[in-house]
Amino acid sequence: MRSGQNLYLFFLIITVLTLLGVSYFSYTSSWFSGVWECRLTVEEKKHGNTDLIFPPRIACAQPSVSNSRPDVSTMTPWLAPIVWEGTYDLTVIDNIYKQQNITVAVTVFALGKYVRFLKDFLESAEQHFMVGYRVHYYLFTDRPDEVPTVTLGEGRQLTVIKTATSNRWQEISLRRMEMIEKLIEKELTDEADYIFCLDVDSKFYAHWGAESLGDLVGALHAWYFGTSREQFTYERRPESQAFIPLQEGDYYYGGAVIGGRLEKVHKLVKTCRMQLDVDRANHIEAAWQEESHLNKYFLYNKPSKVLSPEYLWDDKKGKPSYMKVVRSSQVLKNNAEVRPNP
Ligand SMILES: CC(=O)N[C@H]1[C@@H](OP(=O)(O)OP(=O)(O)OC[C@H]2O[C@@H](n3ccc(=O)[nH]c3=O)[C@H](O)[C@@H]2O)O[C@H](CO)[C@H](O)[C@@H]1O
Ligand SMILES: [Mn+2]
Repeated sequence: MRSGQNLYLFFLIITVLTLLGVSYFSYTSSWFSGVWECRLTVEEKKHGNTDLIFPPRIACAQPSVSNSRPDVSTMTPWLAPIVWEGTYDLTVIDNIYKQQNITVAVTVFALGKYVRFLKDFLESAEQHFMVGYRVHYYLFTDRPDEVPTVTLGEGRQLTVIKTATSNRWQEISLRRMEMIEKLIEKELTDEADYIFCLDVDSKFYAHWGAESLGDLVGALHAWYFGTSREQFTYERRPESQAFIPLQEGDYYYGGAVIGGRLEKVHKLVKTCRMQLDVDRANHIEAAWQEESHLNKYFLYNKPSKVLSPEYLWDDKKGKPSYMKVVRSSQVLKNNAEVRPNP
């Protein structure tokens, strides 16, 4: 009886000491935390691995130690790259991003007469946009019967989403924010890693690839590149949530290109949608609708990558020497003819 009690006590002490030892070890040991990190990495993979892993023994040029584009700024004051032709090595970029096995969602709206832009948009995107990557177009339209049949490359697909239209183009344009917000919440969380929200009245002319990917991506508007901030067409009335005072502002970003990782773009579109709601309740519409709210957002939530006007060009501006390549440009359109209202 007595020796049984002693044995019980002995095992109890051993168990308590073992438990204490294990918890101390797991708390301090680098080996243990290493195992923990490995688990996290595996978990991370489900949501897309963002490590910039580069495969061994790939031949590529040695990076230059001088600025390859002295004619333009290639970095924002918060050290986000501004992507210009000549600033990146596509071999390096593709070797990194191809490994990540990513899917890029693209939202495009074609309501009313804007369905006429779809054919060129899709056909040129198939030739130039994220070629070699999985791309899933989400096309919002009120005229599903008029969506052209375009042959898509391997790993690329298109989903048509029937959408109610509006009799005001401003409303169509700004409502994109809430539709993208809902799309990300309802459909994209496990489907895509990155998203680009693009204007349909644009056409691709040259390579637009993985160099454009980043956490939060904006594009410099062709018409305001190089102009002073007082001239930017930001919303200037303090009554609007999109208000930016004259002495503030980095760049003027175009509403036609918004990109980034899903969660970052979700935060952007949700914030802009809420600000648009407040403006609506106060009976005020910002000068350039959601583009004004986007500019306000980017001023206080800086993009991690900025696309040069190569990605958002307008042929009416000609071709200045800094434009080594036009990747995407706005289609010439007769606003009075295509829009439902002046
Ligand atoms: C180059 C650029 O940065 N353009 C922006 C600019 O004018 P834009 O003149 O480019 O605006 P827009 O007429 O192209 O409208 C924006 C987008 O809304 C859609 N849409 C519009 C009207 C319509 O009847 N049907 C239809 O589907 C379509 O996807 C179009 O691409 O300002 C707008 C807000 O005022 C948007 O921020 C645009 O992105
Ligand atoms: Mn447009």
